[in-house]
Amino acid sequence: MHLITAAAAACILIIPSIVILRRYRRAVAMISDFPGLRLIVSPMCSLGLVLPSLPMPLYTYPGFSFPSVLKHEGLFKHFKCDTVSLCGLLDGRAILYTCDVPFLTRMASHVGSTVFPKPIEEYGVLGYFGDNVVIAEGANWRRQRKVTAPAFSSKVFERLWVDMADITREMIQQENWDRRTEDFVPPPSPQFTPEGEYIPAEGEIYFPNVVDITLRMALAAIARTGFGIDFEWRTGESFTNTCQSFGESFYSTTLRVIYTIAHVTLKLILPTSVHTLLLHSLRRDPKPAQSSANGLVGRLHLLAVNIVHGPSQLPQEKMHLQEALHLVAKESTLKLAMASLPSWISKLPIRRLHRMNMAFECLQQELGRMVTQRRKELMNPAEPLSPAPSMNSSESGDSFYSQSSSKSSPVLSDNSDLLSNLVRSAVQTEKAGGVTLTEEEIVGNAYIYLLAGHETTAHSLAWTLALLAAYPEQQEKAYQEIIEGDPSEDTIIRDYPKFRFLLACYYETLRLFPPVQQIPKIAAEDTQIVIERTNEEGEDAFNTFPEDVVDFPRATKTPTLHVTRASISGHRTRPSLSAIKVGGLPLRADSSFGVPSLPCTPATTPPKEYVRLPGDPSTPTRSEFLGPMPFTQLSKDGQPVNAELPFVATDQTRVVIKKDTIIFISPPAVHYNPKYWKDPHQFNPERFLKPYHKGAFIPFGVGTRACLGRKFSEVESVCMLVHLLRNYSVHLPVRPGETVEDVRAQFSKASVRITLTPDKIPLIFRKRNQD
Ligand code: HEM
Repeated sequence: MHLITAAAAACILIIPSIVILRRYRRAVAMISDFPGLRLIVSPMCSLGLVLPSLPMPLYTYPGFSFPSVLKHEGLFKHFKCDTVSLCGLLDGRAILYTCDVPFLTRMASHVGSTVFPKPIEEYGVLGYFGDNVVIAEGANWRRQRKVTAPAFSSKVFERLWVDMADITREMIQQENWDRRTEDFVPPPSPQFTPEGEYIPAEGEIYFPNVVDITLRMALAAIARTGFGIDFEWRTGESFTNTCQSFGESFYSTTLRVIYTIAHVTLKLILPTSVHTLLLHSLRRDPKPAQSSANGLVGRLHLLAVNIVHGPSQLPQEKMHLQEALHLVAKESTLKLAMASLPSWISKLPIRRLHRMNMAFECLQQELGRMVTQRRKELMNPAEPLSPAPSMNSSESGDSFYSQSSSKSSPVLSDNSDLLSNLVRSAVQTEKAGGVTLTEEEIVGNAYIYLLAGHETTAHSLAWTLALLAAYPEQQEKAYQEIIEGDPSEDTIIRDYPKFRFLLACYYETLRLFPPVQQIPKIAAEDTQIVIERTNEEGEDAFNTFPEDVVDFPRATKTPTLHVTRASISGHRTRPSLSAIKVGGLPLRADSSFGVPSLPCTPATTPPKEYVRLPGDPSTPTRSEFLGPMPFTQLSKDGQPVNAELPFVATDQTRVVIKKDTIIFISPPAVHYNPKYWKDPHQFNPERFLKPYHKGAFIPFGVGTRACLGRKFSEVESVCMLVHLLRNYSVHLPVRPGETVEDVRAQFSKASVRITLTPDKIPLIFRKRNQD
């Protein structure tokens, strides 16, 4: 018996251990061409999300947020390679982390995207509202992208500019920013509470966390320009008056639980026990008591049944569309987290969960209704276009836009919002006989605009304001640009190109704080690539890289040419030492914790270098450099299928990326890589006014799957900055004894949720003409 127990216990322990070990060894073998970390738990698995990071230099566990914390300085610098590997024993996934621009650019190109698609299984939860472009791959993605891309038309940006100007004005007016008096003089020394909170001087506008307003502004932009919904900055009477009923009452959910307990107690236990009690204890005629007890039970039971089965008799909970929009935007992280748990958990009678579910249901229904309506109108153009839905039902169809259009712009009454454009594009595709989007897919894509465009833009705007506050000389340049470009305070989208410096400030912020911290890809096949080793001293050699010159290997027939940075910048890059094989022998990477070896093919063919002569028509164009065959795919027996990779230069090596390897492109590491950015930690917007390495600026993703809403976000942010900084200067609450760098370190603290989220950005606004 003992023997059987021991054998069973051994099986329970040993078999899973063997499975785990085999999986781990397989994963390690897949990524053994790259130096990196071998861990107990990988930061990319569910357990890794909750574990705290352990200190360097041991790298025992770098923590889920390590890309945002370590940037380029962590693993990449340590291993002297711009692509590093990660594998956790417990999850056994083969992971590569890369900030190698040529590699990631090729990976995301048209050819590369089929070899390295997006691992869409990880994104399934984003399909809550319907299939959409973010969670699609292959032919489905191409169809989605083809129909959704035209929605971002110039009309939308025209409208966005007007909407953003209105939103900023409304905020200033409704938050009473103009209360400051003319003769205000800032106090000589700033005051703080004992807890360290800034005490604003009379007339100053202080936000303990400016994200509170930027989130609201970005939401208003998506609501108005995105969906054509009137969004009030402050919700007054009309907000409560125009509630609509959605979902099941919270109280009925709670009562359902109570009912289940009551049902068992009242229906099964109580009648029997009451009966017995009455019969045996009272020893009188039990009938009246029994019948009254049964009557009571019956009544209670009926009540419970009514409560549970007749929710219509209960007062319905109500939710306004604006509130739903706000809650969906706010609770999306929670909703996504709930998706990995059993579904009953999200139905627990917890108020927050209940309101979240209601909000999602409400928005889905409302978007669905809007799509059906607009589609009907577009399919039958004889019918007039419906007005944008209003938050205020008493407006009887005359939307906010048609009212405000007279004061600001005539474009607002023509359903030029993103959602209408999307429906229009779908209808046009359908009419042209193409494969279009279903109504559900349109709603799915609309939800993605909210998810992808809200927090990303709001956090970036907050950080832009904070950085301008930290660097007053840059703020002054921005201000000068605004008053030169916007003397009448009545700009239109045509003025947008005037604000180059503001856009540069926004770009520089996105470089320093890229909202999307990692972009995953998966290797669909065994694929051979060329990677470059980090040049130990040559960082600056690449900074003068001309804008129009790219360093892609040219995939032609013999001889294959290759552009190296060294040849262009006039430097010879020195081969990286430890990471490269010398004399045909694989070297071990410089690591004390068991980093795998780096087998490299010896450079048998001398490198041929190609110098792109700018302006010379006889030299190949950028697209020729990109070429059709950036990878060598390998057959099952490891032989090249398309033998196009011709040589290995001194600072490069060929490696094989095995099928099913997950590759994370790391925007923070690319943005802080000194190869591409001089003084990468410095806030220097001017760098974007000169030629810069475009391939190394990837906050909006890279290649064919790059962000569809990039311009939307740029126009929105620049417009908001124009209208805010024109009238207000922005400052940091610097405590006595603190430097600006200290404050910058504080507002740079962030956590990685769906996007990079600042912990807290306190800011002070002061009216300009009174400075
Ligand atoms: C600062 C603002 C923004 C940043 C940093 C940003 C970043 C990104 C990134 C990195 C991707 C690529 C993800 C991947 O390859 O897996 C992406 C895709 C996307 N973004 Fe944005 N985004 C921003 C704003 C917006 C806005 C305002 C919208 C819409 C209104 C939007 C809509 C989309 C869509 C639809 C995609 C999917 C494209 C595709 O898969 O083909 N984004 N975004």
